[in-house]
This record gives sequence, C-alpha cells and structure tokens, in this order.
Amino acid sequence: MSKPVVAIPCDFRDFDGNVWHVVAHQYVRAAVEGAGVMPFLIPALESGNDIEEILDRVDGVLASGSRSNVHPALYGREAREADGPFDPGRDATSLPLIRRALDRGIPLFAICRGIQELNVALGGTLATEIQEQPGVWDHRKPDVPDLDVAYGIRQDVIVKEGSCLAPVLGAGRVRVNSLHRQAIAATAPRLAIEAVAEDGTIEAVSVIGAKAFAVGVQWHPEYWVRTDAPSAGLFRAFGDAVRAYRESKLK
Ligand SMILES: N[C@@H](CCC(=O)NCCCC(=O)O)C(=O)O
Repeated sequence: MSKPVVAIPCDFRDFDGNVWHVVAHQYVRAAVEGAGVMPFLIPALESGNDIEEILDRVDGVLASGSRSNVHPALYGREAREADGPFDPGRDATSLPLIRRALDRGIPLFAICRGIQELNVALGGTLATEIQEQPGVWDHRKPDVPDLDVAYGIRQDVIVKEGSCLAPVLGAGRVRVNSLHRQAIAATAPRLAIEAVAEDGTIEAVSVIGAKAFAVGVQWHPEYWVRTDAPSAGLFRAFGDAVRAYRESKLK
C-alpha cells in the first residue's frame, strides 16, 4: 500500500524580503518519522483553497503550532494589538479543514495552535496571556536561542482516566513541554477534556463521538518524537488511524 497522505496547513510568513507558505520542519519530520505518513503542505490562502478537493486527496490532517494566534473575531471577541500576531490565511484554511475532516471521519491531530483552532472551529473560545491570570504558570516559549531548551520537557499534565489518550499515554502524570500564551477558555460543546496542567490549563481534548482519531494537545509532541515515548506514542496512534482510514477508503 502506498504511503497515506496527511494535510498540514501552512503559516503565511513574511521574512527574507518575501512572503512564504511554511510549516516548521519538526512537524514534517514527526509526520514522516513518527506517524509514517507523507506530508502534504496546504497553502495558507484567505481564499482559493478547495477544502473538499484537499480532503479528497488526504488520509489525515495535522494542524501544527505557530506563534500566530487565531483571530479573536472567530470566537466573538474584539481583536486588540496584543492578541497578535495574526495569520488570516492560516485561519481561513485550517478551521474549515478541521471542521470538514471531522464531518468526513478523517483523522485529525491538532497541536498547540492546532488545539486552539479545533476549539474555535467547534464553537469554543480562547484566553490570551494566560500567565497573567492568578495561579496560572508561565507556559510561554522560553526566550532562549537553543530550540532544544525552548522545547524542553518541563511540566506535568494529568491525563484523565478513561480518556481517549489514556491507552496511548497512560492515565495520570505525563511530562511535556510548553510554548504557548493562549489556551482554551470556553471548551467547545463537542470536545471532551483529556488532560489538564496542575494550574488548570486545558492541555488535551478529544472530539466526542468522532468517527476517527480526533485529538488536540497544547504541548509539542512533534519535537521529541524520536526520543520521548509519550510523544512517539501519540504520533504512532495518529499514523495508525490514518492508515486505517486509508484502508477503509480502498475497500
Ligand atoms: N500562538 C499560540 C499557539 C502557540 C504555539 O503554537 N506555539 C508553538 C510555536 C512557538 C514559536 O515558534 O513561537 C499561543 O501562543 O498560545
């Protein structure tokens, strides 16, 4: 069987004097090495992407992290300068891709910005600058040049008994990394909370009644997929779901 294909929505980024459609290498590497799938990078177009045509051609969707934030207007809030940076092309691509993948039973794995997109796509809201809330830790990306340090594993999340993730990660404490300043505020009605941090931050969700694997995590399993067992387990589970979906299409 040829390798299954997974759509990864790009960011629209401005650097080196041009604008680019990009995905960070760690997500591509984890898709290839951790999930055993072929990545298909989707341009971050504010209009022009045919979501159904894309989904006709893939066996999974991987919504990656990004320093940009989902635009607050998408969850009914006024946008302030501090809520940025924004990426309307990413929003316009990723949110409909998530919604329609769920409708069509195409496996979905949403990471960091991805879990926030999943929550907003299904009607939830986000909180920003969560470290400013009483009792909430600083979950932001450490301001260091070394990515291994920035993505260093440094906090516990507690995986709920009986959750979708419990068979993959084990229920209870799991060590993860953390690089975010936003988080789920109001959880979308169709989402079940799978894991939380000790400060109450929602760290993982699953889609209630999903036809296939449909999980979002706030941390970054892609970064240590080669060496960290929980990270590898998540990508293996996603890859298995993608292969099962592809086989079901071939029947
Ligand atoms: N922008 C959102 C999501 C954070 C995220 O995806 N972080 C990974 C990228 C980190 C970086 O390169 O800066 C938030 O801040 O909550």
